[in-house]
Amino acid sequence: MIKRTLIEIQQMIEDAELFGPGEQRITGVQTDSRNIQEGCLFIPLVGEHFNGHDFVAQAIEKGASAALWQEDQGQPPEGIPLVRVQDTLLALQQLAASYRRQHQARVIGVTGSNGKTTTKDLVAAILETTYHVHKTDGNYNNHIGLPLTILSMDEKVEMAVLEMGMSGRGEIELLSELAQPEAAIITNIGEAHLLQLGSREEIARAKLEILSRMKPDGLFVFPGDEPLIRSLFDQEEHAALKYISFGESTENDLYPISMMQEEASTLFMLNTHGLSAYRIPLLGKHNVINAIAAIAVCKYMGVSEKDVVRGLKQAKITGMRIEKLQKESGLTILNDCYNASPASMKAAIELVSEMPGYRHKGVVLGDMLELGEKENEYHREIGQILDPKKIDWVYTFGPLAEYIAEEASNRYPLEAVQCFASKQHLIEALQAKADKDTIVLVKGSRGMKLEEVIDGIK
Ligand SMILES: CC(=O)N[C@H]1[C@@H](OP(=O)(O)OP(=O)(O)OC[C@H]2O[C@@H](n3ccc(=O)[nH]c3=O)[C@H](O)[C@@H]2O)O[C@H](CO)[C@@H](O)[C@@H]1O[C@H](C)C(=O)N[C@@H](C)C(=O)N[C@H](CCC(=O)N[C@@H](CCC[C@@H](N)C(=O)O)C(=O)O)C(=O)O
Ligand SMILES: Nc1ncnc2c1ncn2[C@@H]1O[C@H](COP(=O)(O)OP(=O)(O)OP(=O)(O)O)[C@@H](O)[C@H]1O
Ligand SMILES: C[C@@H](N)C(=O)N[C@H](C)C(=O)O
Repeated sequence: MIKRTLIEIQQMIEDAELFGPGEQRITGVQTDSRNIQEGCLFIPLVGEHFNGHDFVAQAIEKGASAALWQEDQGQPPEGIPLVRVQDTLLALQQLAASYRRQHQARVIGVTGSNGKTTTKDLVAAILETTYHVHKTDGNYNNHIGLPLTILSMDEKVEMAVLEMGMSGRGEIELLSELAQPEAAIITNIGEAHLLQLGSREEIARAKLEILSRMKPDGLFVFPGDEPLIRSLFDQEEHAALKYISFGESTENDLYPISMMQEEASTLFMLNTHGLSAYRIPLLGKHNVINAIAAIAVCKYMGVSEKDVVRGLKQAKITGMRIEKLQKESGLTILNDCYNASPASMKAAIELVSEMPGYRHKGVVLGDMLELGEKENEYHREIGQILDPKKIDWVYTFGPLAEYIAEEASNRYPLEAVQCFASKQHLIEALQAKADKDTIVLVKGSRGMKLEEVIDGIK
């Protein structure tokens, strides 16, 4: 993490004024007074529910060495080493941008509608076989999370894998400006955040912003089966870039030539890497495609074939992404409830539909949020792909998911499709189905918090 004196911090932020001993040493930054590390710089942010400035004194009492203070926030507490700034969020971002430029790490940016976190974890796992790696913690991928991730990077880090999220135009450009990636991955163009972007084309344009502040002769790894990327990617503007396409079709530079689903992992081979067989501790064809993007970047970064195989095999993936759980009742749960949009919902349903070894299969599907005016249609489309020959019963949670149920009811027996508005009732219904021969997929948008249902099942 960042280690500087207070005067150095002041010099890294535009129009900042120092009040206190310039030689005061700072180790790391923190924006939450409830989680202070000794010697850190507390950065108070004005948020939706709290104003961080109300907690500056508390942060110092808990061990912070100094704090930033936003100039429009009245008088700061007396006797506290401070750097006064125009805007603390902007200051956080400027500090991160400056620290990144002073740092020798090579940066890989990962964006896309689905698979950012998973792909980030896979890239990091491969690179860790060879380099000192720093990566985004969980899903810290926005205008606050990414700068915090950069500032938590140790001086010795050689490779930084940074997840870049967005729900509006210009957001990825900002993150790319801060991160200045040498390599960039766009995982896919789905429908996530259609509400704010309005169309998949606009989503693609937003993701392509990652190229705007890249190293000019860096590497761009993109989904070759997505026509929007090929049509919107201006090769003249990025003439020095190297790029690799990946995906399922043989039109890509990299594609799988074989895939085998195992109990809790997937084995696959690639078209260009000889006889190497890769194993990922993940299920689903979509995760093989994510892994192929990760392989492309890591080979570019000089990781040997042997270490690519080893890194993938030992990857540790952030939870709630097709995470397989066993309950004491014997029930198997595919916990895919971190988030959901049509592309990820379809991928998960395809996976559980084809999963061997279970006599009974069910799905618990929650609302998919932020999809805009066609949200009902997108939920109906999910109901239309549910096949009673492959999935025995369908439970839904939330008002939008009722459209899934409505469509499924056209092909399912009456009692096989149920809508729930209460998590407790849903837990009870699932408990009644729980046995060792049953697997159930649980998936919904982050706002549905379906992990509360999973946690309620014995
Ligand atoms: C600012 C912040 O970090 N807030 C977090 C806080 O929220 P809460 O409502 O409790 O507080 P406020 O924001 O009002 O508080 C302001 C500050 O005051 C601090 N504070 C508060 C109380 C106190 O006693 N002491 C204090 O010091 C407080 O810490 C604030 O700094 O807590 C919530 C619960 O833990 C957090 O969820 C909330 O975090 C916000 C949402 C955030 O943006 N966090 C980032 C670090 C982050 O990266 N979060 C990711 C999710 C990112 C995400 O949604 N990505 C999108 C794509 C990008 C969309 C973009 N447009 C956007 O808006 O994000 C995606 O689809 O992936 C994560 O947590 O996973
Ligand atoms: N390439 C893909 N295509 C479709 N769905 C995918 C793909 N990769 C992952 N998913 C699914 O998308 C969901 C989110 O995965 P992950 O968290 O890795 O993506 P993310 O882009 O970080 O998501 P978010 O934007 O919500 O943070 C999971 O259900 C996962 O199974
Ligand atoms: C966390 C936010 N960026 C997000 O992914 N929203 C989803 C759609 C949700 O709120 O569930």
